[in-house]
Amino acid sequence: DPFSDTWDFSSPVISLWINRFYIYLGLYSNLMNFVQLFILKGKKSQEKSVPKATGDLMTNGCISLQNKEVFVSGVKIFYGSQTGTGFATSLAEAVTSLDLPVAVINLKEYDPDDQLVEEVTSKNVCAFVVATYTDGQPTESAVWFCKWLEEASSDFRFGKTYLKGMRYAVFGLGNSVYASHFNKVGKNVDKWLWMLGAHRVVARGEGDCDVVKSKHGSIEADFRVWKTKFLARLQALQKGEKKPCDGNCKRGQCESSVHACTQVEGEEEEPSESTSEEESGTEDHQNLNSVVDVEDLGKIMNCVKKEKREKEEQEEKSSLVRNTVKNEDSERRTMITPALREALTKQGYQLIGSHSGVKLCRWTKVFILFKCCFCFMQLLYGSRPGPKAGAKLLSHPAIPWMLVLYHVCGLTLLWQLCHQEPGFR
Ligand SMILES: Cc1cc2nc3c(=O)[nH]c(=O)nc-3n(C[C@H](O)[C@H](O)[C@H](O)COP(=O)(O)O)c2cc1C
Repeated sequence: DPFSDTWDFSSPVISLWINRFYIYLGLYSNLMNFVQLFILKGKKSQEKSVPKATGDLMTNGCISLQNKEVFVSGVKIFYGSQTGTGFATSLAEAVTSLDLPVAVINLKEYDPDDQLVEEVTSKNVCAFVVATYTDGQPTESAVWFCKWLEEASSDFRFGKTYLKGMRYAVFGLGNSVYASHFNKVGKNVDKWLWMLGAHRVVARGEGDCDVVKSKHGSIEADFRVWKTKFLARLQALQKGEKKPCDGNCKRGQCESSVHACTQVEGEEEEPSESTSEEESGTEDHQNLNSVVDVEDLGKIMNCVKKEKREKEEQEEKSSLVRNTVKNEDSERRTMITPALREALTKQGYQLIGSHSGVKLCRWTKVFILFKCCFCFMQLLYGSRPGPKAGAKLLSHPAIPWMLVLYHVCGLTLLWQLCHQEPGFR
């Protein structure tokens, strides 16, 4: 029989049966790989979706409210402080009294590169409580956040609408004794967020440690006043009110704050508190992309020009100090800024020149892993096992060890992917 040589089914079947233990072992290990993978992925996505899930239930924690539109799903309080979380915690307690979920986040543990853009759609309100230190620098914990924000705000790739939809408020901690750098970090964070298109829901608060000059007598009093305004605004936002101003205010009063690129709490007239917060009504400069009242164009342009002038002045100063001889290379606009370079390298990208980065996609890695598994199985069991080859190969004493080694390698790779590969999270 010409087929008996090549298609003797009994022999491979018997050898498979004899070596069934290894087959079970292989299948079991692969099954475990899958189970581990899905458990880990499930855990991660659950962690990420917690704020969203609570967001659906929030207002008073009742499921029946799910159909009701939620205007504020929660408040995130970010702090960059050296001496503690006092103000942030106090704000959190006050927000909790409004039945809103609140998260207090140390800026040290926050990566704006990955996470900030989530706030565009999250319906959260983000409050920033940031201190200023020597020469107008942020605390060590907020250095990366500020650096990232500064670069992003002037990076053409992010654009003026990168954070459009995000709602924020800033309270700066400082001391007016340091006149030239008073509350500089708060001012900058406020400005950079605004430049990226985020909506300021309430005017920036300036806490002043100098009891003589402090507007309300102490930094604590400054904070209390700002907190009250913030909470009032939050309540209005919760109700879905976009513009607390009833429309009877003088035209121009509202607008002045609406379009302000930086606005400090005390700058508005007392009765126009509503107007100060009007910008939450949300027509900031980002609306340049939509419909802009021609009357407002002048103000917007002034603001943009002011920003540009300030930046140019800053750049001029720093370049004078650094070097008088201009380096041609530094003048060239690099696509990968230092902050971006750091972030991309952290994420495992291989950078090419000053313009690109490449990374093996996680699915390719998983595919390679399973392809290896498939090839190995083919090698072991044969895709069309001949009468003797399969049995001979399978009965080799090294086979069980190879199998164990293979699965250990597979599991190690999987573990690496899940724990060390940032993109896999
Ligand atoms: C060494 C030092 C330098 C400071 N430099 C500034 C400054 O340049 N501008 C400013 O507004 N405040 C400055 N401050 C005041 C702090 O911002 C202020 O004390 C603030 O409350 C600190 O907040 P924290 O204790 O939460 O970190 C400085 C304080 C210290 C101790």
